[in-house]
Amino acid sequence: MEDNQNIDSEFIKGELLYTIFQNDIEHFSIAKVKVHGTNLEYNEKEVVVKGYFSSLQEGTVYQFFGKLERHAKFGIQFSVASYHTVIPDTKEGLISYLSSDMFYGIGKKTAKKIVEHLGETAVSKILNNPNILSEVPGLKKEARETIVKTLQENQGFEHVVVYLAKYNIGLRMAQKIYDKYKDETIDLLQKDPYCFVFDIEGFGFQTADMIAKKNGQSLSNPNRIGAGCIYILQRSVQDGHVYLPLAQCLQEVGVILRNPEQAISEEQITDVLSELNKEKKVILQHGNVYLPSLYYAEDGFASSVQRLVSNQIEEETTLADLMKIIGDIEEEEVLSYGKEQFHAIEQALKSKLMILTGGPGTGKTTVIKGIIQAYAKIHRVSIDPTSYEHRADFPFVLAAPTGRAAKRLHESTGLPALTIHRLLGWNGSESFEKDEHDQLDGKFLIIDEFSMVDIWLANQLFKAIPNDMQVLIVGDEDQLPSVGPGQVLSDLLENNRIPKVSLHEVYRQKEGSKIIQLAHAIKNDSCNIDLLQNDKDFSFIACRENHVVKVITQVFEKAIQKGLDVRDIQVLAPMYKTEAGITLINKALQDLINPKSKGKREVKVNDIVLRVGDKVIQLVNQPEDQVFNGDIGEVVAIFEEDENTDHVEQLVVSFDDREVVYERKDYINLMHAYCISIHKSQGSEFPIVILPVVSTYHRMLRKNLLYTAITRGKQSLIICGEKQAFLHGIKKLDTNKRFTSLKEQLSERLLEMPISQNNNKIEEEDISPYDFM
Ligand SMILES: Nc1ncnc2c1ncn2[C@@H]1O[C@H](COP(=O)(O)OP(=O)(O)OP(=O)(O)O)[C@@H](O)[C@H]1O
Repeated sequence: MEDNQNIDSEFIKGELLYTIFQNDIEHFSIAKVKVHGTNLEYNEKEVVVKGYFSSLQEGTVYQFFGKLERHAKFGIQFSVASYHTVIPDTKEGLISYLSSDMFYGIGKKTAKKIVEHLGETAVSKILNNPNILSEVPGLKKEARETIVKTLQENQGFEHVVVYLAKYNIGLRMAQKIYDKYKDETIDLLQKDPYCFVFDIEGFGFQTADMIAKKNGQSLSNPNRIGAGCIYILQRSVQDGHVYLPLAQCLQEVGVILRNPEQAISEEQITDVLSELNKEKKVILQHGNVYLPSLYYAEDGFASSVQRLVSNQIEEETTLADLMKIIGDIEEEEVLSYGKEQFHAIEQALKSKLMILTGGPGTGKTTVIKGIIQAYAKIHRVSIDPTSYEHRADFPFVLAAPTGRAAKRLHESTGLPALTIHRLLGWNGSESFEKDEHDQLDGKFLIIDEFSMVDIWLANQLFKAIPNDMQVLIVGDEDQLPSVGPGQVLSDLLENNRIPKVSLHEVYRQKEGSKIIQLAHAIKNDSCNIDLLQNDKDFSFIACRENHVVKVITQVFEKAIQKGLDVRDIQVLAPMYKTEAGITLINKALQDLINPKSKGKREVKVNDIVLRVGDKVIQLVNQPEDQVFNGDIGEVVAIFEEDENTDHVEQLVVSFDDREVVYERKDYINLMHAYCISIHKSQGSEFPIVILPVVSTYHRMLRKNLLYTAITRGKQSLIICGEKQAFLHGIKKLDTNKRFTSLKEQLSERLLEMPISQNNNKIEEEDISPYDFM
């Protein structure tokens, strides 16, 4: 059995002494093993093994396959790729195995009886035919069931792990697969590996294809064609598409199915797509092919928008009253709203759903505050959340897609603001607490940074909005689109029945901001080399790619000399690799700002070293700890195994308002954040931004990317690199059109609605609020 156990034949065989760490959800464990034998040059009596295990029993002998690794702090460990229990091959050994703690209620006597009757190959005989146990005289039904169940649970998984390892499928994926198919795994893998592509997230088409080929399956098998279609659709989601046009889908599927033996025709693919459509595994609609989750998300979102806008606002305030109210607010705030701003406030109060857009410094926040104050005056409600007995009674609900954007919204309005995920009570799985059955509390919902919201989240959010809630969407359509599929904000803006107000007049520019001037020049395609002259909040340091890292470190050195807080400076770059990429910039800045020093703890995670004092960014959502993709924090402590009651190594990161404890397997969710990607900076702002722009980035340089980057800077912006690369980049539009059908869905559904007359048309041209005071 051992020969074909694993493509990697390095093994350690030994008895499990005790488990050091165990994560029951992920099945990740670290354990101490007494070595019985190995084919490695390893002479110690014991070894620490780590990996993903279904269940490990103390006292049981296992054969672990994998490799020895040297851990910076813990020394040598064996990283397990696959394993199986060593079934003793002597009668005595087998008897003690069957009477071990693993088999609850089976004593030595019973075990002896089984072995005497079934012989040394008892285990495989039972696994092949569980009924064989009834041949053992005097064996009770419960005992028979215990033995079969225990063997199936342990051996079953191990058997699957060993089998999958032959195809280079690791323990973690094996666990996912086994959770889904249990003992049918191997049978299914042999008969139809393509079903894994449908059922198991992350199981690639190429892997299924490789397995099928090894098993000599036909390449024109409809399941293969189906899996190819699903794979191509899943891949298109990564480019932001909601669907693929049929012709494009056929062409791309044709390419991946291509093989030298047999041509797959478009007709064959079309036939399979129609079958998949019947089974609702894809949706074919108007010549477009969708994955069902995306089709229903788009459909659901469009229907929620229709539901919301078709409900009227109960009592409308007259324009005269509104002007009076806004005039009062202007007096209280000592400011005078511009015409567009006034119009935005008026329109938002009159609309069930309105979109407010505008570049930086045009007063979006000022308008949001104005809307809240005016709403409170009209409805005679307090804007002090503490004056409400129940939190649910507070009429204003503020949310944003990221933690940082929500924090900014809270800081600028003084009102509570949450991430959309938190607002909806997301628990980390696919379900949200808030939905159409249990909708949100409140009367007025404001969602900022809406350009970052993808169609899945938009659908979840909108189904949870009750009919009597007013909604204000705020965003800047010139920024990067959402990371996830769809382009919800720009599709909404295309609909002329949804009221929208766009702010153009820049207020912050009046305070002399070159950043704002630059942002608007990029927006209006009027940026030229003259605008790149240094100013009090802007400088362009010309340098070549190979000098970028040096220039950036020099800027930091200067900042440190001047006593500035380096945490206020954020480097943003578009790419990880390359000489001026995020990885090397981070490395240089870590060496400068937080170098290795005696007494300062550190851990090695793949190619990087995380050290106490490092600025780090979270790379995935970790809702159980309320820490989300893009959150930035600082490593504040590293604990060794024996320094905490959990007996595991831990790393603690302090985020704005909480400390999160990471265990080793989660360290990969962190990365240095001295320099982060522009994509990850969406929704955040920083006092000082350094932006390297060189021609080697050319593949990435686009107008919306550079616009997003420079608008992250609040006080100062330093661009370093090549002026021509920058000027060239801002002229390049994002030509990767996303395939979405929201626009069409909305125009069909809102056909009965009147065209919104007020989109940026100010009716009462010359009336000012003062006329009514
Ligand atoms: N009507 C106005 N009169 C005077 N100052 C204004 C007016 N509107 C906005 N401002 C000022 O202009 C600056 C930018 O406004 P605000 O922060 O509301 O813009 P924003 O669009 O939210 O900007 P950003 O997107 O960059 O955060 C603020 O200092 C604000 O006080």
